[in-house]
Amino acid sequence: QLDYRFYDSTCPSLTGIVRYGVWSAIANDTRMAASLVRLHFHDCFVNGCDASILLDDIDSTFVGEKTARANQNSVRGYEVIDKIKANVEKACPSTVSCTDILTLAAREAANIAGASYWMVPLGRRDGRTANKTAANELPSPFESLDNIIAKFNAKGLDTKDVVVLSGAHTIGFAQCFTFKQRLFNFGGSRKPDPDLEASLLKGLQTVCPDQVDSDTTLVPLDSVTTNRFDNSYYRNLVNSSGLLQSDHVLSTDNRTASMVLSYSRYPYLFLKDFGASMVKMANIGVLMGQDGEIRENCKVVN
Ligand code: HEM
Ligand SMILES: [Ca+2]
Ligand SMILES: [Ca+2]
Repeated sequence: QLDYRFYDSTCPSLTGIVRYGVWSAIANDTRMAASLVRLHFHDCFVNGCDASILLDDIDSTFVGEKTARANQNSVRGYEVIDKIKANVEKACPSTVSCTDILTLAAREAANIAGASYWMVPLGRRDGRTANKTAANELPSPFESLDNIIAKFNAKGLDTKDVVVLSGAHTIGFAQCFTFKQRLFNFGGSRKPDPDLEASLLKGLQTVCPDQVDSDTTLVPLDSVTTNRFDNSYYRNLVNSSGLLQSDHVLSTDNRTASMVLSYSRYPYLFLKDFGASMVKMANIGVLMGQDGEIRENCKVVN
């Protein structure tokens, strides 16, 4: 069983160390708040929340997840967790898992950006394996909502969790290639996506011209309050100003549209539900008790 007080006696300084580490990383790079939330998501959806995403490639016998399609040149923040782990090791050697540190870091990052503060039960242990093939199965922005819902269901999350957790796209950035199909030749029509608001479309066509060399240019997922964790993401969706196709569809599909509308109207409801869904996500496939290990260095198994 995970427990809110798991490290209370063995590492009382844990939350303070994590909060300070996350705070200084964000002070140095505002985007890091978003990157840490996403890092935790990409961990939990592959092998469960076990810090598998933090493991480096060693050789042909041990391949990590960092080079998986959804992660390479996209997921960030590994060094922030490694640094916090080093500080936690100094205070409480071989006590706190990399997985719990990542889970707490995601909570702190979201909270510093404006999300509510939710309680995180602790006691996760670190995996001894990574699974690059499974990491290639992370949801893609080009996928249908049916597929995305199925992938969440497979992790014990429901349609509401899809809508709520996608709200993390209220902070952070995406590369042009992740939504460019909407800008010039949507579904082979040689026209842009008619559902994309005109002035946003125009701006995006300028920042992401129809040439391969703009593919990695960064664009805010929420162009209104890019660094603020608020419900602006849902207001954008309602105004046809969602960036990714997988975001936009949430406002049109009849399974999700009413939730999008209510989160666009009730910011407090979104913040409350976001915490609850994050706690659910942080419980996916966790190792406890004698399973797994307390990794000494998040990059390598002991
Ligand atoms: C529902 C399916 C999802 C899809 C298809 C999706 C897709 C994406 C894509 C394509 C990007 C941009 C990556 C890049 O351009 O390098 C992105 C960024 C991001 N995603 Fe998601 N995502 C999903 C769910 C989630 C969830 C559940 C969370 C967290 C709870 C999340 C948090 C983020 C954050 C914070 C960023 C910005 C990261 C940064 O700026 O470093 N996403 N997502
Ligand atoms: Ca994992
Ligand atoms: Ca925002």
